[in-house]
Amino acid sequence: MSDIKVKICGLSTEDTMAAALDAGADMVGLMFFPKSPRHVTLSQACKLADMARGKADIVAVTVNMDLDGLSRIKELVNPDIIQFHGEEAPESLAAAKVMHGTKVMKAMSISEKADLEAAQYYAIVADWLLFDAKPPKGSELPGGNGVSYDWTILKDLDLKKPFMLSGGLDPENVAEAIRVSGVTAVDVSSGVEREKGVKDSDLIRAFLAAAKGVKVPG
Ligand SMILES: O=C(O)c1ccccc1N[C@@H]1O[C@H](COP(=O)(O)O)[C@@H](O)[C@H]1O
Repeated sequence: MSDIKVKICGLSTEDTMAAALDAGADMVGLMFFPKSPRHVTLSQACKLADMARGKADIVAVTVNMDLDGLSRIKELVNPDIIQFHGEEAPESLAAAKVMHGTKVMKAMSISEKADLEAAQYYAIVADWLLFDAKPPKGSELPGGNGVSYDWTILKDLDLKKPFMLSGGLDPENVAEAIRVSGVTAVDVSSGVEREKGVKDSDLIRAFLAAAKGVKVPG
């Protein structure tokens, strides 16, 4: 059995949510950043979360969201994890954890090893860290850009907290990314889309099969 955990992010339809759950996704991401092409309304999110509850962890993806916005998501959608994908400080994560009683995941933008230095401070409060690629210049999105970075810089990283690799992964490159980085968890959005913001069930299944097919040593 594979120990690789997989998050499929930015699901916005019942069909693609069902495909991700049936194919064994460990986490499913719902996007609450209005500028994202994967953005869902609270009412869409409630329906999708109901499908996933108890089958996979529901992750609410937010970007520099205020406490009122986070409270509404907690109250109506009740995610298992809130993902912070902006410039949130460790203190904001700690406050959200206490206030909302959910696990928290902090996404960090990475292009070189030095970008990992702040991870130790986030690891004190975050339940998960997510190492995503730095957005290209001019992009309105802090994530979900389909660009990658040198995966080998994550090799032997020891944070005492679980972490995920994301950025430009797809069914063709995910096994190699896991092998060269040594990570045990991956996250994908654009790489399982047939066009920007439109998830494809076949690509979701192919991604999960490729990632879960990698055997973790030990
Ligand atoms: O996907 C988005 O639109 C998005 C918007 C704002 C913040 C984060 C977003 N997505 C996250 O970025 C990673 C990597 O995406 P990709 O696979 O390179 O397209 C994704 O898994 C989400 O966690």
